[in-house]
Amino acid sequence: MTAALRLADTPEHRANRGLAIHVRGLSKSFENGPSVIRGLDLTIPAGQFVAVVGRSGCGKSTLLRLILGLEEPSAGRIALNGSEQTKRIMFQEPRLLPWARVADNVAVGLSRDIGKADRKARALDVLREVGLAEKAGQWPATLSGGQRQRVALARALVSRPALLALDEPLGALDALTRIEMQAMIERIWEAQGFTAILVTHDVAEAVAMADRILVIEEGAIALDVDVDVPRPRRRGDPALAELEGRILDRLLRNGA
Ligand SMILES: Nc1ncnc2c1ncn2[C@@H]1O[C@H](COP(=O)(O)OP(=O)(O)OP(=O)(O)O)[C@@H](O)[C@H]1O
Repeated sequence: MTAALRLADTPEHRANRGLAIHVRGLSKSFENGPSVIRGLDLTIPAGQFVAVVGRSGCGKSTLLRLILGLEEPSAGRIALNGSEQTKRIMFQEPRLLPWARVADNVAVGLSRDIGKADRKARALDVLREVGLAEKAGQWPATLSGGQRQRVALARALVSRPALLALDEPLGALDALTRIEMQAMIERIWEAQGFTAILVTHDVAEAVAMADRILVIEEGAIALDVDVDVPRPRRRGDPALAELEGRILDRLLRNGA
């Protein structure tokens, strides 16, 4: 394993690697429409794993895109602080290039300044991390849906981002693959120390993976809860189930 992917899971490592995020008075509206994000304040410490849940259309993806700089705020401020500034996002669909082999798809996540041999070595390293080293030379069309999402994860991680945004990345997977990938993402996050923001519709996934859960209602934070359950977490842990129930109650009440 290279130094780049060395396991180093101390809290200091996390604080040094991740981006801290400070959001103040953030608002966003699209072309004379109503505000999608409304005066939102949020601080995320470096290395924290935050899950964002909320009803469809409440503004989760818009918030993520604003934090990544993919959308301009209508008002307010977003500051990202950290020694490294690389940000990456992973979506529900893998969005692979069908004409490029798996390793080349992964290397797309690297800066163009990096030479060919180094690109290949880094792509192989991260493919090993996601358990797909033996597929490096294959075409995306020959992979299963879960394997394609692992390639997408490898592409997001190959540049060693300080912030990883996950926009419902496991939503299209079967239940078992989904649980396996949750564990894989959690393990890599623990090892690498980036800040993670996960948008998900699955409240059980949010409580299983995150340090903290934000419930968004109408573009503002309606609930902000810490998940005080040590890792590794056990599925079916009563404390997780209780928290999941509390969050679901809140979401259902809001829709009534
Ligand atoms: N580029 C855009 N132009 C106009 N309206 C937009 C744009 N992007 C998002 N919106 C609107 O902003 C609102 C919030 O959208 P967003 O995608 O952030 O919601 P979400 O909570 O992520 O929803 P879902 O859970 O269904 O993915 C929606 O009403 C949507 O129609």
